[in-house]
Amino acid sequence: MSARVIVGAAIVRGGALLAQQRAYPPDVAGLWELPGGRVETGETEPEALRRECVEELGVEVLVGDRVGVDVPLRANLVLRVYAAELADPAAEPKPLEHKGLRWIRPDALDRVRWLPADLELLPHLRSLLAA
Ligand SMILES: Nc1nc2c([nH]c(=O)n2[C@H]2C[C@H](O)[C@@H](COP(=O)(O)OP(=O)(O)OP(=O)(O)O)O2)c(=O)[nH]1
Repeated sequence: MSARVIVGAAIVRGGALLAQQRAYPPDVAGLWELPGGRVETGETEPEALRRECVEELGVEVLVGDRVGVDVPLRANLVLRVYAAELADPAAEPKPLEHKGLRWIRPDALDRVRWLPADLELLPHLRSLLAA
């Protein structure tokens, strides 16, 4: 059976990456992740990312290429990240389901308290910001 996918959006604007801070559950509250979530039945991965970004951030995104490799989360579940940008660069994402948001510049990527799976993607996220 192929693994189920959590999609994450690496949204870049002006050389910075958008991250959001989890509010729950308690063991990961306060840690940072990329916008995204589960791919629902019948959705493509880009469709799932566009839906999640509207739900979580209140903005439309344009989904681009894959970033890095699949990161195993637990049995039959992987994190798969895609590059993205705001459809309207002037739009202001809002933390509708999270504690907070921040735009992270490359020199601060290492100082963020990321979820463990996201730490494995940092070299790829750094390359994306440098592109
Ligand atoms: N969206 C997102 N999820 C991530 C990242 N890194 C990471 O380990 N995850 C994990 C956290 C969760 O276990 C899972 C996301 O699934 P989800 O969005 O359906 O779950 P959730 O706990 O946020 O919400 P829910 O099940 O209550 O709807 O993937 C990331 O960068 N972005």
